[in-house]
Amino acid sequence: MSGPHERLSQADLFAPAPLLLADDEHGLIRYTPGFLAPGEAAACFDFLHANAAWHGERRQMYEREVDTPRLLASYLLDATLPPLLAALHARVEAAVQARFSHVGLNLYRDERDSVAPHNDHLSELQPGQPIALVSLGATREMVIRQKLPPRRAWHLPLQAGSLLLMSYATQLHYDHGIPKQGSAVGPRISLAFRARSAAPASRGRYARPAGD
Ligand SMILES: O=C(O)CCC(=O)C(=O)O
Ligand SMILES: [Fe+2]
Repeated sequence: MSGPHERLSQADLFAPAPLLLADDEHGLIRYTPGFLAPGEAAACFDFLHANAAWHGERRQMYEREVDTPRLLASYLLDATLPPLLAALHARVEAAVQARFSHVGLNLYRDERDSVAPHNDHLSELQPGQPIALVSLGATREMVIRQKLPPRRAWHLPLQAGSLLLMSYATQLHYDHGIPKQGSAVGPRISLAFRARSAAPASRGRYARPAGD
């Protein structure tokens, strides 16, 4: 049983106004297309694609170790941040009225890259603090699904320059993922801004400024 699916109408998705998908006791999900102008989104994409410290990771899947199907990079949101990311960070914080400490980047190289349905680890988030996702490059569909009946689900094409805000509570009540896609698609980068709960064990996990 996968529950009701909500395919969002073209009119909803391309309207410049923010789209409030959910706003109740299970949390708030707000999609804002055009948060960045097309030229700004393209410039951010080009800079990060070329300069972020992209790396692959391995993860345990049952008995096997497999490649995580996308590349990753992450930055502390501190004074060492490249100016372009610092400017984006300031705009995201102003738009969502929250403070973030880290940004995690995902690079989906093509239609075969993905992220399995999951919720972000609440133990790594400051209680009550939201997650803000900025999308760049190719449009990929995100599936957001309620964990419990009626298991509402949205198929949300995340456009370049869009901002998706998910409150802390939504990580308890919904999964989100980016499925592999059947047809060819170019690269997409997402930036996940988070307020992390504790200092990471090793700063080594966090990349030095891109472009070094
Ligand atoms: O690429 C995205 O938009 C989602 C990424 C994500 O869910 C994550 O980094 O936890
Ligand atoms: Fe996530």
